[in-house]
Amino acid sequence: MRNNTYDVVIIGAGPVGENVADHIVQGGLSAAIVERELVGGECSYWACMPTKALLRSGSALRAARQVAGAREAVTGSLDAAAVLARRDSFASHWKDDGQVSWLDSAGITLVRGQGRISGEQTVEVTGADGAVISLTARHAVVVATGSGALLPDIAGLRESKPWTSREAAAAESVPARLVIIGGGVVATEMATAWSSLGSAVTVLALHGVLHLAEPFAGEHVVKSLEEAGASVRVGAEAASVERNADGTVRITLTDGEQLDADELLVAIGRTPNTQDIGLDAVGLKAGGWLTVDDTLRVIDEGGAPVGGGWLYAAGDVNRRALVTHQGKYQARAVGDVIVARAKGEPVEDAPWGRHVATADERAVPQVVFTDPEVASVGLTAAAADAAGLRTRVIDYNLAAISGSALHAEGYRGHARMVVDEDRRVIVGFTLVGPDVAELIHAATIAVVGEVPIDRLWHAVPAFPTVSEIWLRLLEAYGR
Ligand SMILES: Cc1cc2nc3c(=O)[nH]c(=O)nc-3n(C[C@H](O)[C@H](O)[C@H](O)COP(=O)(O)OP(=O)(O)OC[C@H]3O[C@@H](n4cnc5c(N)ncnc54)[C@H](O)[C@@H]3O)c2cc1C
Ligand SMILES: NC(=O)c1ccc[n+]([C@@H]2O[C@H](COP(=O)([O-])OP(=O)(O)OC[C@H]3O[C@@H](n4cnc5c(N)ncnc54)[C@H](O)[C@@H]3O)[C@@H](O)[C@H]2O)c1
Repeated sequence: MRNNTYDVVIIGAGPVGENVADHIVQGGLSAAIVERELVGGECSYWACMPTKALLRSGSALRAARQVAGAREAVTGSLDAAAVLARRDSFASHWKDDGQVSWLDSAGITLVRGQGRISGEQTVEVTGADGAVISLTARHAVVVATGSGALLPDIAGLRESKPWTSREAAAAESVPARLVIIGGGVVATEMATAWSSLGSAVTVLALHGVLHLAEPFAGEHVVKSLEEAGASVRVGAEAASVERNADGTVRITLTDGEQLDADELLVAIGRTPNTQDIGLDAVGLKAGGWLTVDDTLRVIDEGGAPVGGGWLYAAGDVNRRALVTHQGKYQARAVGDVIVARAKGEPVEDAPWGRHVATADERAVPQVVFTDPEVASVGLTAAAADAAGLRTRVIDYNLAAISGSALHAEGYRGHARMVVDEDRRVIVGFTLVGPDVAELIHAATIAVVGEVPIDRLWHAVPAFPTVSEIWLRLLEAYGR
């Protein structure tokens, strides 16, 4: 008989659950992880990895076309079949053997099935054959069940079987016409990818494009999408959807206009995977985001740890920051704090301590892999204002840097630095331009390290790199 008691039980083996389990085992405790689909989660098979693989070939082609000499060497368009095949390999052909071997090698027990909290420190797992096993956790249960695509209430939408981010990431052929509802990260990345693969793309961006980013980000992305042949309709709203007998989709807008497409992608945000995880067993409502304290323990409406403190939540499901790297950061804090509490060791829960995810509030980096890329960290100017900070905002044309001109002819881009004037530290940084993704970590270090502006003058960017934007921004700020 299998011993079903572990120090920690984790529900969900996405990137976050896997990292929690790793830290638990590294800390000398035992861990069982429950997964109902593929070990590796959304990120590995239907999100980060396949979508970035879809985008990379188009980005490489554009880069070559922007440099004389290389331009002459690339004469055709993307080989869609080769791009999709490369994507398939980055999605591990939707098989999780590699990640299962890693769990094995790390000493983590995998239990396949749907996990549900069934009582205090217990999780019931229903396997594909309907058999139920009960797991007991000596110290903690961690919910890392992630999120799924949200669908709006539009007449006929569900029946018309639209693409969600999953189908957009895993499609096996290129739709001739693709309509996208949404103007956020998924919408813009997928518009960029499928447009580069030959789809005629129409984006219905009800509230604008990348509207939570600095305004110039959306402006640059729209310009490029339109130059690539896509149509971006800001303010356009779908009223009803119908899948015709020939397989095409008809989208009727609120003003009566009708659009026909081969596929419709809905990308309007996420919903937490908490509908069927037994939240009622701990007095919480099914289907909601899980609210957590600084050490990622689930708390109730009054702010008290649920069940006295054995239940934790990390990753998308707590809604703090819906990106893989930040969920994995939370996972490191959760894993380590559970170990510390289990061993009676001190909990380092002051801001920036080992056991808290302080950066979630002040320094979340994100790269949107559109054309051009949008890389940001911390607060936008508007968010800093809303937070009541006294700020100074410095803007600079990224194309005016020698490194940018060398990088690509016709380089277009923009940078913004948001400085907290009371502390003279950077609280927000946004870069828009080709290949700016790799530049953002310097800004993340400046924000997290609260590096004084005066000291930043001594961080000299190499010539002629695009990083000279740092010097230009400092010069514009003044000494
Ligand atoms: C199209 C797209 C592209 C993205 N691109 C990026 C990117 O480039 N970079 C980035 O940082 N982020 C990206 N993200 C966000 C990223 O995918 C998520 O932030 C990340 O996957 C969250 O990890 P997680 O472990 O919390 O959840 P998930 O990856 O969703 O994993 C949760 C796991 O839990 C399992 N599960 C759920 N409920 C149960 C249950 N009851 N029992 C057992 N198992 C269960 C699921 O099957 C899943 O395997 C993207 C998202 C989308 C939609
Ligand atoms: N590169 C990355 O880091 C990356 C890539 C893809 C997704 N993600 C993550 O996945 C999450 C989900 O992405 P997303 O694009 O679905 O969400 P999002 O929150 O980025 O954007 C949602 C968009 O849908 C629009 N919208 C909302 N309700 C609507 C409605 N009823 N009708 C029409 N439009 C509506 C919003 O105005 C917004 O433009 C994001 O939080 C993001 O962090 C990250």
